[in-house]
Amino acid sequence: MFLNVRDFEEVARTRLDPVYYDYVAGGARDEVTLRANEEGFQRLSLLPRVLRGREKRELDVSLFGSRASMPVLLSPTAFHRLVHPEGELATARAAAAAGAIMIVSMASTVAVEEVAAAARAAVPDRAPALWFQLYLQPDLEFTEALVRRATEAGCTALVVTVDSPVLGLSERNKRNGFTDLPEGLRCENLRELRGGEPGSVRQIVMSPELSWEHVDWLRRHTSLPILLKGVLHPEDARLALRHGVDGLLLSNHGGRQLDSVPSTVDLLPEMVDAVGGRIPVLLDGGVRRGTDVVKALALGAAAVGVGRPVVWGLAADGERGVRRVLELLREELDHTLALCGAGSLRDLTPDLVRRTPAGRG
Ligand SMILES: Cc1cc2nc3c(=O)[nH]c(=O)nc-3n(C[C@H](O)[C@H](O)[C@H](O)COP(=O)(O)O)c2cc1C
Ligand SMILES: CCCCCCC(=O)C(=O)O
Repeated sequence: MFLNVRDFEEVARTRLDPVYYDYVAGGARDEVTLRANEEGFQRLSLLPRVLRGREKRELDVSLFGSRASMPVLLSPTAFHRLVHPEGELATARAAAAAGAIMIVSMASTVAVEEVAAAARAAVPDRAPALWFQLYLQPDLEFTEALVRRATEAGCTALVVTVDSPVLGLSERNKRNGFTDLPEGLRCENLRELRGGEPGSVRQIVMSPELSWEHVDWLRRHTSLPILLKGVLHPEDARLALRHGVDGLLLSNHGGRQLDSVPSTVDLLPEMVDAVGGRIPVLLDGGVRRGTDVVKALALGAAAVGVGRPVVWGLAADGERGVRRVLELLREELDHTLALCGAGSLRDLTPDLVRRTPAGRG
């Protein structure tokens, strides 16, 4: 029985090839940050208000023009067909049905046009909420063409991942010899549009030479809202404001890039303070419970993302699994709001969160 999102991980573990399980579960190097993300939430306590609730709670949000049924979105995760044959198609249908925003990974194993078509087909009466995650490529012509593809497919915001000047090193992947996608699976958004072998697919380039000038370049080449994913230093948050960025997704890539960075929830108050309410700050990393969502929102996040829980849902039970994961998070969020005496997300304020005294959890 799936009572919470952790139950999905257990089933996924038994269903998946251990090499692919490790790819998803793992983090960089000693996995210090991977563990810190969940521990960061566990170290925080909730201090509820009483006698001020409401029969029905409002969970819906509007973010960068996208309406969503809850402030929990699907963070971009690569290679969904590694864990389920329907891959991103199943994920997109589940996200659309749940009314949740899905950030399609640039490294998806289904082309963004097909992902968008699957989402639209799942909810014919409304526009599904899709954003696109981008690794800026040094080949700007290719980057521009990809941004155009994502925009024409119906993605309404760009989430630019900036924490990957080089790829993080997972020792699990190294030990397992996992270096490439298996035969038949490719990053379908990386197909050559012009030149190259017909039908060939490029490698994603992680470039340490990317700079704020590239962000400026992107700003000039798209009218979509731009969010930066992976800004961790408050000075970079202030720079993002100066470069016309529309939002931040505070993320340490689920502990998969630089190990030993702080948990995202520990950094949240400082980052919210740095942007001073001028742009929304979203957060991902270690969100596993409705209580985690409430803690992050109370500390100033506009929404949170989940990465692994969605992949576990997909691996365990395909589209139905992802739907159930999203449903569980929504139910837990609603239940937590009720127990905190919050009638809506607006009632979540920093005074509801306390740091658990050291050594007590
Ligand atoms: C299997 C896997 C693949 C990921 N692929 C991407 C990706 O393609 N682009 C990206 O920006 N982040 C990627 N991430 C990071 C997630 O977007 C997100 O930051 C992280 O998973 C959040 O932490 P959580 O898994 O604890 O929820 C990936 C994470 C996982 C676990
Ligand atoms: C060179 C391929 C890059 C895929 C990126 C996937 C990712 O971000 C991850 O954390 O895994």
